[in-house]
Amino acid sequence: MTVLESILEGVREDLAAREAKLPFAVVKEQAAKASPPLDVLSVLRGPNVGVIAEVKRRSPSKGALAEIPEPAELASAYEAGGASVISVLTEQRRFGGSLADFDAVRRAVKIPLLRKDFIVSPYQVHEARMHGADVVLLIVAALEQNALVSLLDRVESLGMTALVEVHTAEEADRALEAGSSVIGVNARNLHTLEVDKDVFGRIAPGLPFETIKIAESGVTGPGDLMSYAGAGADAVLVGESLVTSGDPKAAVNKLVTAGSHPACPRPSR
Ligand SMILES: O=P(O)(O)OC[C@@H](O)[C@@H](O)c1c[nH]c2ccccc12
Repeated sequence: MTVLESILEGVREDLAAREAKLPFAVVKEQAAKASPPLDVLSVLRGPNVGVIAEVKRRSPSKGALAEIPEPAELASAYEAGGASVISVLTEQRRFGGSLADFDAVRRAVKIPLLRKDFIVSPYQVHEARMHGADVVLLIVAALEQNALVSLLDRVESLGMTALVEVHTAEEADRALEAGSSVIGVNARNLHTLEVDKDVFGRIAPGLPFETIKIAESGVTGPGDLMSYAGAGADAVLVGESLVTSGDPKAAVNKLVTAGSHPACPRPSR
């Protein structure tokens, strides 16, 4: 079993437990009452290279990264540092996240929020909306094509935006085939957890001009942002280097400043 397969097994078990407690019909009803999703596309289409800052306690590759006693405080620091969007991991077993973290962050900030999880069922999409998500991650490697298509439609039918994650050119083709307008290229292979920062540069140039392109993982500072920008990134998604920085506001701001510097290559949409 690959890492991804074992993560998905745990996700399905936890999902079944939540569904047993809170029926899908109730989640749908609550989701319909939530305040409407924010327009993330126009945020990501801004003139500068944006920063999606992630609330991430641990990872399968490194174990514990940071304590994060107050996710709301961390998120407020990200917002104050100029992040465009905040990503909150809600997967519990491997990443130590939760919907409670998501709620705390939602109450603390006004900028768009991404629910970062392993979405395999429509239940999780409505659940994300019920908790105030604006963006939902869909991982191509975790989904059959028909499931990807129907989850993407579901996300959009609720007014949210799907960030569709790929790691290979074949997955990118599937993402486009499904109709994705925001594609994230993860430098990390979720089967082996190996990071290869050149993957973005190999895949992004083959994506349509108008597709919003996000470079995910392995960003340690402005240098990485600049090189992803040179390869066509509209935004970078950053977790580890921010949660371990000791000063998340300053760390985000350094990236944001680089992404708006005149010398930084601009998104070429
Ligand atoms: O901590 P990093 O290397 O900055 O990476 C952040 C983000 O890209 C990573 O957490 C991630 C990308 N895709 C995922 C899918 C599931 C869980 C986590 C992820």
